[in-house]
Amino acid sequence: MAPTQDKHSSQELLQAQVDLWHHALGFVKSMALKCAMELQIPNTIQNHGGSMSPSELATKIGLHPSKLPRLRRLMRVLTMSGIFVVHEVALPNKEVAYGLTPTTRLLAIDEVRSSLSPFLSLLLDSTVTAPFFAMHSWFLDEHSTSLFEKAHGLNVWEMAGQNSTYNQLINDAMVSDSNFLMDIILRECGGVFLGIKSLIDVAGGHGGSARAIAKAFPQMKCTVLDLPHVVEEAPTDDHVSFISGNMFKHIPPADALFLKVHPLNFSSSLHTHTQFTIGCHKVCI
Ligand SMILES: C[S@@+](CC[C@H](N)C(=O)[O-])C[C@H]1O[C@@H](n2cnc3c(N)ncnc32)[C@H](O)[C@@H]1O
Repeated sequence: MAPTQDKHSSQELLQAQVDLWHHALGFVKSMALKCAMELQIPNTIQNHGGSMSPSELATKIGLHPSKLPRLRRLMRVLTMSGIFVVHEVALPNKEVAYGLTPTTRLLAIDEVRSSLSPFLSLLLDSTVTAPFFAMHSWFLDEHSTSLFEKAHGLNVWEMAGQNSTYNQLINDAMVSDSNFLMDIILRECGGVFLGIKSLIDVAGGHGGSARAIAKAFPQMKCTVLDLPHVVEEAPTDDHVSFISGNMFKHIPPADALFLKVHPLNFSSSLHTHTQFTIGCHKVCI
């Protein structure tokens, strides 16, 4: 027989209620992070030497003094989640000081490493978050493909093709992710590129990855293949060439294909994979 509510102590029931609240309010963490990025908090703390009191921060980001208690609450959410850290320094007015963590350093603009904030801006954009409000109806609709398409009536790439602001948001996000990851990939397993004379970065966006490979291997001919609306907006580059096309229809011949994708972005349908595999077989000569 299933256990009844009576079998649980009051303590257990109250803990269960807290767990439900934590779960239901989980979105506050991601929205607090979005807000901190939009208020430029990571950059502001970094430019101030890596540590700032709430009132210094409020002044620097242009908040009205009445918002100071709310700023403290925002920062409490973010310090509890490990996004920022609190330095218990004895400032004259007994204020704490906020500092960056390895996580927030990835969001601040750095001379050495590129910031991941364009990628986070895409993840936290309403085009990505809003479809989750209708997840139940996606489950109930046996014909719907992706959650994104169910909500917007278009897939991600069709939407980027129709909306230039969204196109820019995606392309900037991908470049920031590639700049970050390629640094690590080339350091950890750059050897896999040795001896390759020509490479196509398939669905390579604005060429963040191809640029990094071309810089590390200047003898290699690096080409990016992507959809026309992406290639049209790509910045020109002396070391990387761009071709517009559909990877499911034709991929030009090359020694190697490079494909870096995100699980969010491509449909996992068998049709998609089959089409791409056929394309690859035609290229690998
Ligand atoms: C997740 S992004 C990855 C971009 C790049 N590889 C990177 O990691 O920075 C996926 C890319 O696939 C491109 N794409 C989608 N469908 C495509 C197709 N049928 N042919 C060529 N490119 C396509 C999109 O325009 C987008 O630039």
